[in-house]
Amino acid sequence: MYKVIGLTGGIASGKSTASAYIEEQGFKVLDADVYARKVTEKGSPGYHKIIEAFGNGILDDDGNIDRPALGRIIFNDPDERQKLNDISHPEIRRMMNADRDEYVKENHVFLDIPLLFENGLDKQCDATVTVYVTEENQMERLIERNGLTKEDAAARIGSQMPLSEKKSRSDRVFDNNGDKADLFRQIDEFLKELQNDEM
Ligand SMILES: CC(C)(COP(=O)(O)OP(=O)(O)OC[C@H]1O[C@@H](n2cnc3c(N)ncnc32)[C@H](O)[C@@H]1O)[C@@H](O)C(=O)NCCC(=O)NCCS
Ligand SMILES: Nc1ncnc2c1ncn2[C@@H]1O[C@H](COP(=O)(O)OP(=O)(O)OP(=O)(O)O)[C@@H](O)[C@H]1O
Repeated sequence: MYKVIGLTGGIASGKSTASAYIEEQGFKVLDADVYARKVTEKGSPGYHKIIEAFGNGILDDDGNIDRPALGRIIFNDPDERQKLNDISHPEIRRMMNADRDEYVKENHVFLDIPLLFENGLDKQCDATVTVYVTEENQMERLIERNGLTKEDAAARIGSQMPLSEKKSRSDRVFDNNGDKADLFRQIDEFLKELQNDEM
């Protein structure tokens, strides 16, 4: 039986960096953020529901959803965030589960889901891994990657379960406070165990 591995972490903790490396090693990784983008694409059912819920002001000049603008709303207001989650999550889950069921017939599958524990999706995985960094490193990397103010970065981090809690709830932790080579070494070890069926 092949396994479904839930890969999570906090915003900018290094999930995509870990996922890209895991894919290079020949495993399939399904990324919840990619499905989330599909759900908000112009013309999709989610797109129309988002306009209905948040108004036309959420569109850019080309009629696409202005993601940074929507982010500013939802990362600063739990009710607005819930509204977006209620629209997007069922569809994200439906698409992702369908792909998971196909790929897991062939090999182990990784699900890169930022909100794995928040949404109780860990229960559907055979094992869970958290990509962990200290809040200091997380802030620094988030600000540098997204060009956010310290305040906006803190709002995004604060909208998720603390990384320390995810760390303690997961079966395995990849510590990403070192350099990327250090992260990749931990992943190599994990993949070796996975292939030898030791985990
Ligand atoms: C708010 C949106 C438009 C912002 O888009 P943007 O391009 O700026 O960010 P991106 O989609 O790349 O997400 C970056 C990170 O933000 C965090 N994040 C995104 N949405 C949420 C949320 N609803 N709650 C908590 N954290 C979130 C995740 O860690 C994610 O990896 C977008 O994130 C979105 O549509 N979110 C709702 C869907 C969702 O919950 N996605 C998370 C994975 S299921
Ligand atoms: N070990 C590391 N050392 C230095 N920078 C790193 C390291 N790991 C990742 N980064 C950088 O930190 C940023 C965040 O990493 P990444 O995009 O992989 O995080 P993420 O968890 O997928 O984020 P999100 O949840 O927002 O999609 C990126 O700019 C990445 O290049």
